[in-house]
Amino acid sequence: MRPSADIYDLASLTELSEEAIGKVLQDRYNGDRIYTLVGDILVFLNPFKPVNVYTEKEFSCLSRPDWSGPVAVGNEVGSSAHIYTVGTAAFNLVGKDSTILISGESGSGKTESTKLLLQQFVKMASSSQLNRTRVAECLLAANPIMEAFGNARTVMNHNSSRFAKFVSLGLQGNALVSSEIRTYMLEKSRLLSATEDEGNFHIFYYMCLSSNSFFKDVRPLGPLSLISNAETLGRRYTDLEAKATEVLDAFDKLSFTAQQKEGVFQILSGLLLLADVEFRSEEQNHTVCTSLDPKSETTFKLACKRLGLKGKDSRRRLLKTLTTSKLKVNDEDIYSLFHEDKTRLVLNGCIRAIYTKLFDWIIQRHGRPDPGTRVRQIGVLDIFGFESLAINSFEQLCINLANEQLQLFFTHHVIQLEQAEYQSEGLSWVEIPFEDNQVTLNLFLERPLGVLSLLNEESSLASGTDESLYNKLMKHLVDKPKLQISAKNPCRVHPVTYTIPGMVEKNRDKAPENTMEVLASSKLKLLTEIISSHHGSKAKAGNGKQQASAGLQLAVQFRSSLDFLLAKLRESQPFFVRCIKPNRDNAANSFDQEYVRRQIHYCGIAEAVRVRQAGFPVRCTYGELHLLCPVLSFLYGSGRLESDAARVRAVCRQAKLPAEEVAMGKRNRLLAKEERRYCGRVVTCQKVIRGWLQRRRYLKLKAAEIERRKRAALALPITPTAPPPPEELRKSTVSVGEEGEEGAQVTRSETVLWFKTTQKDQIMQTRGYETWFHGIITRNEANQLLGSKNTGSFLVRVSNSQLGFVLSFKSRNGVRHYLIEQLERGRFNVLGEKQVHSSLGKIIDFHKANGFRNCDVRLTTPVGQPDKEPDYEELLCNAPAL
Ligand SMILES: Nc1ncnc2c1ncn2[C@@H]1O[C@H](COP(=O)(O)OP(=O)(O)OP(=O)(O)O)[C@@H](O)[C@H]1O
Repeated sequence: MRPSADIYDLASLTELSEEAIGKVLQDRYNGDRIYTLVGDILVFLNPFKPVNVYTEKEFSCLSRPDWSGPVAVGNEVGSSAHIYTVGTAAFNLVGKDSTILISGESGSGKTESTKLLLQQFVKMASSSQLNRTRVAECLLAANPIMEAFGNARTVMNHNSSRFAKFVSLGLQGNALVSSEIRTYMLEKSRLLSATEDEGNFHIFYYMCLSSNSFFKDVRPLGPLSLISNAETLGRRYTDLEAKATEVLDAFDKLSFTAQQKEGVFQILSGLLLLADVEFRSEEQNHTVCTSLDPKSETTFKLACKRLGLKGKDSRRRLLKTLTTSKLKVNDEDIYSLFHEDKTRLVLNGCIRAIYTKLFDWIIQRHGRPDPGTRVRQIGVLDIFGFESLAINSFEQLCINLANEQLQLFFTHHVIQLEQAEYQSEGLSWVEIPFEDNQVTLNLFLERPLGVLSLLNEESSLASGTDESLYNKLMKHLVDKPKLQISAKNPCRVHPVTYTIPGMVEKNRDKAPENTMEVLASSKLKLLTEIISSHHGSKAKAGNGKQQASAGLQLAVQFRSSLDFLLAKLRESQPFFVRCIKPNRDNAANSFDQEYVRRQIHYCGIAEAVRVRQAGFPVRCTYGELHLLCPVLSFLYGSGRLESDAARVRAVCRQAKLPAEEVAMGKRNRLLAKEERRYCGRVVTCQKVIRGWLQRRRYLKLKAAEIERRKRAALALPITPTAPPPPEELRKSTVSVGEEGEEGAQVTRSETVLWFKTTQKDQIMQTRGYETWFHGIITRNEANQLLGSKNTGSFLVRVSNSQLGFVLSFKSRNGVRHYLIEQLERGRFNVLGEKQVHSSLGKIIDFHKANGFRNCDVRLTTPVGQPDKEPDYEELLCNAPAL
C-alpha cells in the first residue's frame, strides 16, 4: 500500500471519508506537500513558511499544456496537485471561459494563491507574446495598491483582504489583452473602528509612518483617531518602508498623473483630519443647536483645505450640512437641526463614502478594457469564507449568503461530475439524495418575503428602523419551518445568529447627500471626479456594472453582484481551490486536526464526499483489481479469461454480488457501495491461500534440510573449518553479539525445528541438559544473566538469529558472545578457536582448563535458569514446531 503522504489525489482512495481525508492531509502536510487534489478540487494547506514549490522548475513543467508525469513538485515526484496545474488548465481551456474560485477562511492563503495565479498567467502570456504587455504590467502593479487600500492587520491575518475581488483577464489566443478587477463588500466599517488588535487599512500607516519624502507634505501631524493604534501597530509592520515605496511606484506604473497621485493622499489626509473634528450641542430657546467645538477649529480648517474646500464660505456650507438637514416641502427649504450624535453619524457616513469611492476609482483605473473583439476570459474569484463571529451583523449576513450560494453551485457541480462519471461508465444514474441549502437561500433571497427583501423594504421607508424590521421578520418568517431548517443547515457546523441593531442603517448606506454636494464643489479635481462618479453610477444600477452608489441599498448591490458572479460561473468552466488553515496561530509545522476537520466540513469537501457516498463511494479500476484476481480467479475458476475487466465481471457474477451494491462500469471502473464487505472476503481468501502456499513451501524446504543434515552427519568426512584470524574473531563476536530479531536469518520456529531434529537426541546421549544450558534467549537476556556475575561465569544458549549455539561469558571487559559453529558429524568449534569438540560439554571442559586464544579468561561458574521453568522447555516438548 502507498504511504498516505504519497496520495496526492484523494479521489484515488478506495474509501473516501472525512477521517481519511484528514489523515492524508495531515501526513502530506508533515512532509511539506501543501497541495492535494480531491478529484478536480485543489486543496491548499497553508504552510506558513516558505516551501520550495514555486521555482522555475515547477512553473516550466506545470505550465506547459502538454505536461505529463513524472513531474516533481517540491519533494514529490509524479504529482499534479499544484496551483499552477489549475492555472494551466484554466489558461489553456479552449472555446470556453474559465473561472477559478478560491475560498477559505481568513489567513488560509486565498490572496497569496490569487497572486500566484495572476503571476503565472502573466508569465504564460508573456512567454507567448515575447514582451510583457501593458495589460500585464498594470495587472501586477494593481496588486500592491489594492492591498494597501483594501487590506488591514486583523487578529487572524496580518495582511487580511477586507473585500472580495473578481479579477477577469481577457485572452486572445495566448495573448493577454484585457483585465478588469471588480471588488465587493469592502469592509468600510473598519475605517472608524480600529483597535489595538485590528488595524485600519494599511495605506494610513504607510502614509503617516513612512519616512518617504513624498508623504512629508501631505500627511497630517499629531495623534489621529483613525489610527490611534499607530504606535503599537506601526511597530509590527516590518516592511513598512518597502511597502510604502512599492505603492508609490505602482501609482506611476499605472500612469496616474502626479496631480492624481497627490490628490489621492490629499483626500486621505482630509479624511484623517475630518475624523478628528469634535462638535458640541447646546440648547438655545428650547432648540438643540450643534456647532464646531472651538478646540477643533484649526483641524476643521485644515481638513477642508486638504479636501479642496477653500475659503470661509465653503467651510460654513460644509458645517451647515453636517449640523442640519434640509428638506424641500412645497418648494420651500425646511431645515432641522441635528444633535451632535447625529452630526457624528453624518460625518462618519461621509468619511466612509469618500474612502469607498476613492478605493473603487483607483481599482477601476487599473482596468484595461478588451479591444472589442471576442476574447476568452479567465476569472479568479477571491472571496472570504463563511464567518460566524461573536456578533454577526449585515456584513456577515452578506458574506455568508454569498458562501451559501457558492456552496450550492459547488454541490451541483460535484453532482454533475458524478453524473458524468456514471455516464462514461455506461451506468444508469440514480438520483443521489443530498441535503442542499436551497431552503436556507430561499429564506434570505425569496421575493417578496425573504430576509433581504424585507430589509430593503424597511430601509426604503423613511420610518424604517431596526425595530420595525424585527417586527416584520417575526411576522413573516418566524412561524415558517424555514428558520428551523436554516439552523439544521448541513453545510454548517453551527447555526449563525445575526443581530438586527444597525442593519437598516447599514443597508441604507446613505452617504449624506447634502454634504456630498458641498464636497463635490471642491477645488480638488480628484474629489469632484470621484463624487460625480458616485452620483453617475446610480444611473448604471441594475445593468450588471459595478454599483457603487451610496444611494442604492447595499443589499440590492450585493444581490446584483452575486447574480453577476453566478452568471459568470454558470457560463464558464469552474475550478475550485479550497484553502485550509492548519492551525489558528498562523504557525508553521502545526496541524490542528479538529480545526482542519471543521474547515474540510464547511468548505464543501465533505459535501463532495457525501455526494459520492450517497451513490457508490468505492471506486476501483479493473487494473487495480487485477492484484486480487489470481485469488478470486482461483476461487471462482475465471482465470482463463483474458482481460482484467472480464475476470472481475465473471467473479462478481459468480459471487452473486447484488446489482444495487456493486456496479460494473463499461470502461474501466468497478463501483461499490461498501469496500469492507467485499474486500474483507477477498482478504480472508487471500490470507488462507497465501498461508497455505507458504506452509507448503516451508515443508518442502524442511524435508530438504533434514535430508542434507542426515547426509552430512552420516557420510561426509570431518573437515574442520579453519579458524579465522584474530581480527576476524572480533568481527564474528560482534556479529554474534549483534544477533537479534531484526537481523535474524531464521525464524524461531525454524530454530526449534532444527534443534529437535538435529540436536535434541545428541545432547541427551552425551551429558544431558547441564546447568549452563539455555534455550533460545537473546544477547540482551544473556547480558542480564551474566552482567552482575564474576569473571568467568558462563552459559551456552541457542542462537536466536542463526542455526547454532552461542557461548556467552563474563570477561574482564564485560560479557562476550562467541558463536559455536557446528561442523560435520556433529562436531563443534568455538569460532576463532582451533580445537574441535565432540559435544557442548567438551567445549566447556576445554575452556575451563585453557581459556581462550584472544581473551585472558577461563570459564569458571555456570549460570543457570533464572526461573523454575527452564527457558529451553519449547525445545523439548513434543508439540509440532509450527
Ligand atoms: N503559498 C504559501 N506559502 C507560504 N506561506 C503562505 C502561502 N500562502 C499564504 N501564506 C502565508 O499565509 C498568510 C495569509 O495568507 P493570505 O493573506 O493569502 O490569506 P487570505 O486567505 O487571503 O486571508 P484574508 O481572507 O484574511 O485576506 C500570508 O501572509 C503568508 O504568511
